[in-house]
Amino acid sequence: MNTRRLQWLLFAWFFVFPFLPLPPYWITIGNYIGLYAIVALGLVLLTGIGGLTSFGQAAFVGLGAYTTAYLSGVLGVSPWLGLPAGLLVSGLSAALIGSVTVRLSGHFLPLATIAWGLSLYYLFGTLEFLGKYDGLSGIPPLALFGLDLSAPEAMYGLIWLCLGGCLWLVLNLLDSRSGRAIRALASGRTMPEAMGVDTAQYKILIFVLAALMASLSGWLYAHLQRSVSATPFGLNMGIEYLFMAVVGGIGQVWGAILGAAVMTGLKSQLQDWLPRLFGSQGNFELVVFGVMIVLLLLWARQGLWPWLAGAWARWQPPAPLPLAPASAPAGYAGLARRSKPAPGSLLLDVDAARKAFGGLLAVKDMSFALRAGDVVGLIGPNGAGKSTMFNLLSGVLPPSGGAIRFCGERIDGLGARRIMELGIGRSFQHVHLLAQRSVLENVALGAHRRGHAGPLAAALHLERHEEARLLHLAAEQIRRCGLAEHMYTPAGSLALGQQRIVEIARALCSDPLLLLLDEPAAGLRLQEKQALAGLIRQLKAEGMAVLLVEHDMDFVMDLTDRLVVMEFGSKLAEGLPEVVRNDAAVLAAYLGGIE
Ligand SMILES: Nc1ncnc2c1ncn2[C@@H]1O[C@H](COP(=O)(O)OP(=O)(O)OP(=O)(O)O)[C@@H](O)[C@H]1O
Repeated sequence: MNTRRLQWLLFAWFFVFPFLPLPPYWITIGNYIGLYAIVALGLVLLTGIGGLTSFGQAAFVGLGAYTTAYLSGVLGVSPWLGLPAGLLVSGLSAALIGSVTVRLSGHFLPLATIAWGLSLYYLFGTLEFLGKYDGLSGIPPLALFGLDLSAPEAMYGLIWLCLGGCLWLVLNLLDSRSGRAIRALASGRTMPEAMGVDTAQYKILIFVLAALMASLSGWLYAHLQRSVSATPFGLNMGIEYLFMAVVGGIGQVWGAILGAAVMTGLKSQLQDWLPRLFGSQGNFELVVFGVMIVLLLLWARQGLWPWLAGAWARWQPPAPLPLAPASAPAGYAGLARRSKPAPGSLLLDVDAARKAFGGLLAVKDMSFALRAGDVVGLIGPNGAGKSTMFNLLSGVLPPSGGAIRFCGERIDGLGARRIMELGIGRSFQHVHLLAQRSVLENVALGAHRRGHAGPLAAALHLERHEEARLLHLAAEQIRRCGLAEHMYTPAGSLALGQQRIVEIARALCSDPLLLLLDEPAAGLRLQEKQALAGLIRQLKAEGMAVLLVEHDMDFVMDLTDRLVVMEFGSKLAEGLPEVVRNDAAVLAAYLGGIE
């Protein structure tokens, strides 16, 4: 059976639970597992997949809980209105906090989440109308079409339905154009921006989505407990939510349930047993959790879900997700393509470009040009400034001076996304791929700007036609680059040379006019180099221009129309490969030392 179907089948079993002759305590535990799993799921998306660590999620649970508690408990409004109101309050707060917080990177981001988590906690405990630290009570139970949902069994059904809905939305979202962009966030800014992904926008999106899920959990919690106070929304709980996501498997959607179940079950058992063992009351379970997390981080950093999934995969290997359509889907021909420039027309004009890093001039008044169909090699010794030149052309770095024009338009100072949109595709010297994802998904990321469906359409599975077209396009580029047999292989398990080819296929998905290849032949075997040279010749014949940095001189001399040689940031020579090869200055500075 398909792994995804099996997962849903197992999930459906949770709905049988309340009908079994179990003690009511089990239903209570089941309710809390469901509530926590909803928050942990948001953290899987935000922290595990998007790479943004948050300790402050409990505060958004509090926003959802307090909003509905105040509206329904104090103002007497319908509890069902408390849900959209809570989502609105949490969503707006998350958009506001997120727009400031997600700009931070490294350890500053988790520190900031601790800061606003604490602030909101103290706010709940200080505000008079929220009952200060005593909180609010008298929250009415939920009722649906006259059906009273106050019984724990009824709330269980609602909580797990909500969890199922969130899982469905998140899984759909992740299997889409937006999902690929979200997965790319964890690799830093450079690669996703070069693929046309607006990283700031997607970071705020997952921040808001995680807050909305936390808020939903808060709404359910308030109507289950019928009273709220600040304590369950403090930093302690924020850390526990993160533990749950880590224990389940931080990047694993289904791991959220596993983590919440293990932590909740363990906590209730430890709270029972440890005081008996030590003969006194206290929060001993937190000490055990602390030790457990350290051991987990030492020995099973990926959490429990991958371990379970691995065991299952040994029994039945999972079918790859997503799959490329077998034939061109309807409307595929309509995927926008650029109009091609006339052969030989001027594409790229670099005029006295420079880049200074403090006192170091890494690129010093470099000038050269590329025409449609040109294959030009940018060569030079280590540290000559070639990668910096690439970064200026692709918008990763802003130039300190000079002018760069592409198709007649000034592009110096434009961001990587805009430059990519104009038709410059690139690969990286140090491969930037999503190692755990299939080659198909990695390559499809390059087609990000050729799709338009937003995250809502993706979460609701309404963009399947566009998605099929993007995947078909990616599959075509993979076949074109000779990697068809690796279409569904995780990119990280390919040889380094093949990973470089995956990057080229990804760049081709954006339908570029100019391709910047940074050391594409490094790590390739002879046959693979010949295949790559064949591909570049084919691209040239199609009118694409290629600028490549490469240290393999046989490869470069065979393939290029012209060479530009850099040394200490400046242009040392430019001309036909056979002329440059014999240039005395080039021989002295570079080629003399190359085998
Ligand atoms: N972000 C940066 N900050 C400071 N200095 C930098 C930065 N990036 C590059 N440099 C410096 O600029 C110079 C040119 O580096 P660059 O990586 O462009 O050379 P390269 O020709 O690509 O070398 P290689 O062939 O080894 O990749 C080097 O002295 C390098 O240390």
